[in-house]
Amino acid sequence: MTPLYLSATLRRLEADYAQHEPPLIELAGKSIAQWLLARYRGSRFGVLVGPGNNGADALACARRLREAGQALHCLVPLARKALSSPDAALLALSGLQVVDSAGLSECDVIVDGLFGLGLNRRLDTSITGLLEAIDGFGKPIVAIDAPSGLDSDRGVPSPVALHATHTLSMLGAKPGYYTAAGRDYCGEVHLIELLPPTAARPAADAQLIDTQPNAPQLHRQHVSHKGTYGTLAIFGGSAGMTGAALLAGRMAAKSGAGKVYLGLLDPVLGVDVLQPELMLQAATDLVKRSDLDLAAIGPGLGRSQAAQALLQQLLASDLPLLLDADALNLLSSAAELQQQLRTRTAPSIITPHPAEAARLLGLPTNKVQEDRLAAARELQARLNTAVLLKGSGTICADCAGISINGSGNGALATAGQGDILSGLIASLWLQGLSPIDAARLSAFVHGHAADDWRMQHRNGLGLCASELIEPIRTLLNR
Ligand SMILES: NC(=O)C1=CN([C@@H]2O[C@H](COP(=O)(O)OP(=O)(O)OC[C@H]3O[C@@H](n4cnc5c(N)ncnc54)[C@H](OP(=O)(O)O)[C@@H]3O)[C@@H](O)[C@H]2O)[C@@H](O)CC1
Ligand SMILES: [K+]
Repeated sequence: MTPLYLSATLRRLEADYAQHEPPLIELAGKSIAQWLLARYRGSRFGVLVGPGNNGADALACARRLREAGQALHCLVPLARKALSSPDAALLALSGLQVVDSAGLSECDVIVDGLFGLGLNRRLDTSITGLLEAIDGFGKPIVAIDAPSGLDSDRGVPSPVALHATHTLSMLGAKPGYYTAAGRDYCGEVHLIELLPPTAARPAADAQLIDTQPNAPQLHRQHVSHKGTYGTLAIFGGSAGMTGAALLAGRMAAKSGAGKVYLGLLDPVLGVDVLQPELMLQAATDLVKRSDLDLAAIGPGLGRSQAAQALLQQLLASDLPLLLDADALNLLSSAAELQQQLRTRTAPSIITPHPAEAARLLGLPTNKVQEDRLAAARELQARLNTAVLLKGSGTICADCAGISINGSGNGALATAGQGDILSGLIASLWLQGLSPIDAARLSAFVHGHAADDWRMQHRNGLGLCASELIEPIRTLLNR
């Protein structure tokens, strides 16, 4: 796990070290220059210098690059408010200050020090045009602290941002690198600490799940039997959507759930011939069983009256409950179901994608995507439940805090992925993880399996959810 900090928190940290010697900006400039020299020594560097301290980092770096004998051009598109004398002397060197972007297009590497944490409003067209032109050069772009134009708290461009090849993060990693559009803009992220590891730091605002979380509960003892690992009921599978329930059930069986029942709303199948371990029943029969340990409702559920009645029954039960897909859509259209969820005593988790989250919050989907952390936090508080908000940079939230999943890629944007994720979370929760730990581990291994697959499939086309079930099992058993 890597701590993530919002800009307001980093500002407090900066203020605490305002008197640090050498100044943090000098340390930043030195570290950035060292990083650039290690990778691009001998290149012509085009340095974009912004009006604030992101620009100050860029100038401190430019001085170091020049001292190291590197060819250099600077572009200063907005007046700098404060210019230290060494910076002024640097910019006064003949040929250094390039007035338009044409000079920059001749450079081999663009160093982006235009805006970092201090971006505080939408960019106007003079700047958006410049950023688009620079993106169009097709040169490597190394962003200082954040690709200019990207909101580093939320991961949204405002309204455009540079597409960096590398982002060098100063002081601490930011949530916006890893969620919403952040992954598409930041390229490879490198953390430059600036402060010694022993330096006092504020509490993190979120955590990045960048390694597979430990789950000692999943290690099997000799003295155990299938009952030790719980009985799971997955409800869904309306007419035409049996496959969703099968995917969830197969994933649950292949990730260690003791016994898995599928409660189908349209019981067209008596057996899953490819996964005969699953026990298929009519949903109305399964919900009456008294030996269930945990229920998941949603995969292929539909929004019929029968589905609604089933949801109501499960919400009223004392079973731990995972709600996904149409269970969430039913929930969003009935205040009394929301009240039932809020006041349950048994634990629950909801796993919406952004459109489902938006329906639950009564917002357009783009508003959820504009601040995914806030949306997850709001859902958690309003509905008194753990939350996994899907999408690029899946967010896991419970009352103890927020984490962002660092694995996964666009190949996961296919039907059925949500169903296997539901089956996986339910299965790991059933086996003793807390709901939020089950969500974190599930999101990570699901994304990791897709990342492994992507190494062999460059464009990421055609990944079917069912193909990930076995690789996920392998990752869980590593
Ligand atoms: N302080 C330290 O110790 C350390 C600082 N560090 C570095 O400092 C960076 C933060 O510096 P920062 O706070 O000066 O913000 P920055 O990103 O340069 O931008 C502010 C400027 O941009 C302007 N501006 C904003 N939006 C705009 C828009 N849409 N269109 C046009 N202009 C706009 C804004 O204008 P204003 O709102 O004042 O009119 C202001 O002039 C941080 O990311 C890291 O790189 C680290 O190395 C650690 C040590
Ligand atoms: K920048």
